[in-house]
Amino acid sequence: MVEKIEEILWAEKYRPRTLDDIVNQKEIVERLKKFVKEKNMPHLLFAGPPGTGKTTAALALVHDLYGDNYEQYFLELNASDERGIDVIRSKVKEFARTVTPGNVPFKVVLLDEADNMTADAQQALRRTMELYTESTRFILACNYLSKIIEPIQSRTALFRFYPLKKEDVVNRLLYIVKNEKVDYDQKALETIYDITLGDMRKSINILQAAAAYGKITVEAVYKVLGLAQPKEIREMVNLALQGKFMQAREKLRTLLVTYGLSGEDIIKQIHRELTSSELQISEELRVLLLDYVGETEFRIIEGADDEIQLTALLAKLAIYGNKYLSDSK
Ligand SMILES: Nc1ncnc2c1ncn2[C@@H]1O[C@H](COP(=O)(O)OP(=O)(O)OP(=O)(O)O)[C@@H](O)[C@H]1O
Repeated sequence: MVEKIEEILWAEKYRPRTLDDIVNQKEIVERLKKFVKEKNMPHLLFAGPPGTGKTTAALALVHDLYGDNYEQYFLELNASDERGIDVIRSKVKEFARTVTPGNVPFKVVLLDEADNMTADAQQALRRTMELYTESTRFILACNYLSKIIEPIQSRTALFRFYPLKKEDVVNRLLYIVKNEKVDYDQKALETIYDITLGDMRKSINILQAAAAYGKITVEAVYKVLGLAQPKEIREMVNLALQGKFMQAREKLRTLLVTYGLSGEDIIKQIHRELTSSELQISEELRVLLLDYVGETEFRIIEGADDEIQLTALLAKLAIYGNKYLSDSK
């Protein structure tokens, strides 16, 4: 039997089905519940970063309004997939003609990524919304509110979605790993939040990919992302700065060979380390080294050999690090 997508992808499998299941976003959930109770609502505008529950909230709302068979009263369109406003208009027209549910006087259209539409297309959309307002309510979802034209903003009730808090994300991940009976380290779940900063979809996707390593550890999380653990990059940089060039080079080889990281990944992380306020070096040395990092990155992108370029950079770190650090003693 072919598995359904919601059985394969945890982000789908664990998508809350009802408003009560939604994690946090309390104010939003309360307002939406009122619409369900009154069986009435205006057009809605959901704005906020990816993976914070906009689509989920729209689906849970229609589920609670119409029950398990909500699908016949619900049309989901993606503004960036569908070819232009004409397709949207004709699909909405067709949908508006279908039967309305007995106990709720309207059906719902969810238009995802509405901020990808041009201003002209949004004007046309606004007319379509007005034309079918008798039988249909629109929920527009977007990442950037500023890209939605004023006439649409003023005709919709705005719901702002914010990134989920660390505690909410970690608890949700915990719930999933327990349910899936996978081994995990608590620190790994926290690391996932530190990387995704409240994007629940991304958090769950990383969790699932890391689980494929048998146990969800910090190391597995970094592997999934194709990133070395910051600690290893930091160690390499510090060894080089102390003039321990051969040891730093050994670390570099481990990152390239064992981790299978690309030169581009490594140079980006070296950049992060050298700009971090945790690294205690003088401004002068920092500026000098970052200049070399820029040059190395450029050469790597242009196709020069990763290992040779990064080794040359470590040599610069060793030469100048040693000089500046001993000068300051
Ligand atoms: N508040 C939440 N509670 C529980 N799970 C959530 C929540 N928000 C998001 N998720 C999880 O993340 C997945 C993605 O969420 P959703 O599709 O709602 O994001 P979105 O805000 O619509 O993102 P995009 O802007 O990328 O479309 C869901 O399938 C669900 O598993």
